[in-house]
Amino acid sequence: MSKIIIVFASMTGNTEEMADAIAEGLKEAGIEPVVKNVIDTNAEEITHFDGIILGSYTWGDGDLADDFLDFYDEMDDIQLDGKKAAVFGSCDSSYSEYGAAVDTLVTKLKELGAEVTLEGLKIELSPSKDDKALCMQFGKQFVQSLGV
Ligand SMILES: Cc1cc2nc3c(=O)[nH]c(=O)nc-3n(C[C@H](O)[C@H](O)[C@H](O)COP(=O)(O)O)c2cc1C
Repeated sequence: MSKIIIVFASMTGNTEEMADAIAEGLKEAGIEPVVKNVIDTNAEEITHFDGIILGSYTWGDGDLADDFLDFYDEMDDIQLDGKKAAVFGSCDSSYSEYGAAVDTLVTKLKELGAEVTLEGLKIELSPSKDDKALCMQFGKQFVQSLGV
């Protein structure tokens, strides 16, 4: 069975709620993911999984979450050829750089050789019931993209 890890950063809980809903979707599709706050893992750990899902809110002026910075730097020392990946994050459309952290992580994963199988999922602030359903769907689609 494929192994999937979700790594997220969340300051006020919105991205964490997305991570939980995506994990629900994965479970409904038959895969029990490992879910970790980015401060509790490191980039090397994700190389042990077939599917990698990263989540970050956007901070500053289109920046990655502060908690993600060390992990992001560590990513320079790994390669992800043959891995499938996806990215999500809570965002705020009152900022000009809407959800730029999601785009930053998509770019990085591709540079490292991963196949990013879904468009980055950006949700406005706290996920609504409908947004959580979208997150669950995102999880299910990711499992399908793994071909399991
Ligand atoms: C100082 C500050 C800067 C922010 N900058 C951006 C930004 O550039 N782009 C964006 O989409 N959201 C931005 N946000 C909004 C956060 O991404 C948003 O509040 C998100 O829901 C936080 O997610 P979390 O609950 O997982 O921490 C910013 C928020 C704060 C407080």
